[in-house]
Amino acid sequence: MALAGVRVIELAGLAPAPFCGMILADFGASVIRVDRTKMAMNIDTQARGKRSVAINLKTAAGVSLLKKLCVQSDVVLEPYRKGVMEKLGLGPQELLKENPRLIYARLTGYGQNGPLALAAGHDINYLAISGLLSRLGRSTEKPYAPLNLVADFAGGGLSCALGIVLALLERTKSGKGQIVDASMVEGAAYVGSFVWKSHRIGMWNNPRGQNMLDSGAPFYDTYQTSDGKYMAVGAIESQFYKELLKGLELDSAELPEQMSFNDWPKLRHIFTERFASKTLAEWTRIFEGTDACVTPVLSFEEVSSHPHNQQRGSFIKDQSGEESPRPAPVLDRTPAEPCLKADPMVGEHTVEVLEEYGLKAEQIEQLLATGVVESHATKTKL
Ligand SMILES: CCCCCCCCCCCC[C@H](C)C(=O)SCCNC(=O)CCNC(=O)[C@H](O)C(C)(C)COP(=O)(O)OP(=O)(O)OC[C@H]1O[C@@H](n2cnc3c(N)ncnc32)[C@H](O)[C@@H]1OP(=O)(O)O
Repeated sequence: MALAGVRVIELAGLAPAPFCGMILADFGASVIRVDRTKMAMNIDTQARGKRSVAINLKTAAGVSLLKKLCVQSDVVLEPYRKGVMEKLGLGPQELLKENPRLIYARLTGYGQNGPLALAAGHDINYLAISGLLSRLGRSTEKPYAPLNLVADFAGGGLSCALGIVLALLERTKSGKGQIVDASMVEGAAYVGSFVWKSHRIGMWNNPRGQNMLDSGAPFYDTYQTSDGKYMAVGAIESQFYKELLKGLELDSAELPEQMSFNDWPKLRHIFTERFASKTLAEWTRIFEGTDACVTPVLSFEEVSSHPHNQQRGSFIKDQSGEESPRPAPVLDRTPAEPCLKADPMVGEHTVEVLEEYGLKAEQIEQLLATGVVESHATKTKL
């Protein structure tokens, strides 16, 4: 796999950093998640392919152990509020001094400087400060955050993974590591570059929810079917729009022009009535094989059995039967090979990892006995 041989220490976080670590693990990196000790439960749902060590960082021995793991690795991924790692004596200056090849990735909401750097926050706050939230939502409704996908995952976990991979690539030339300052505000804003840079072609001249791609246009929206399901319509270009009208059995001569903004409410009303006259299965059959850009809105339960997804194997099942998306994109020679085993329990690999990082059996026993680390072998899971 592309990242085989890359050693990553991921400090356990909430959602974006675990996703970043999972991407690295899916593509072959050895990812070790550092958990807290005495955890009642593990809420990391993005743990595929990782191993877990449990270390108490409120002890000097725990901190020096983590330091040992970090400086022997290629990447450290930390999701804490600015200053937390420095307080522990594990800031980038300290670690890079000991391992100048280290890539030190810091995934935060607001980045490492600026007046908000110390503030708590979540996806919706980062999205708000990026400007993007102001553009999301239907006309006359308040701004709407599309799950926590944009800041946490696209602008956060995924961008941070890109930063790490870029730093790894650069290291092959310079031999040097570097700090990756991944701010979810900036990551989200960057993902929104199209919105910024297409202002000048007039794509966003109208208020929220009244533009072509923000549910303003009747030819780029969802419509309810007679059985209460939904079809997605994305017929932007005139040749595809013609196909849409054909499928709906509408005569363009009797309709307003596609791009007549003032007529969009009227057109939407006509499309709404049409879509409400047939079931999802009927519309799917009508539009299948056409270029109308009309597709059924599938539920999570339906996606893996859709013939297209099925043929490409776009969704995978792990050994416990849990279904999830296959890692993307697909690399031709060195594709990701996602682990199908159950997610690691907190501390499941403590002993194995410490041995791998060169600790002797007596040292490990001492750390276990003093509660600096915890080990929960797989058999205790049963
Ligand atoms: C039934 C409901 C259950 C609920 C389950 C929840 C399910 C998950 C839901 C996911 C929701 C995702 C949401 C929408 C998100 O947006 S997640 C994104 C959150 N933001 C970030 O990640 C940005 C960067 N991080 C931060 O800003 C902050 O970490 C935070 C998220 C605001 C949390 O702040 P806070 O809890 O005060 O923690 P921090 O200041 O980071 O300090 C962490 C402290 O923990 C300590 N720590 C760490 N590891 C260990 C360890 N192994 N052992 C002992 N201690 C440990 C650190 O030393 C630090 O301690 P201290 O410096 O505070 O004394």
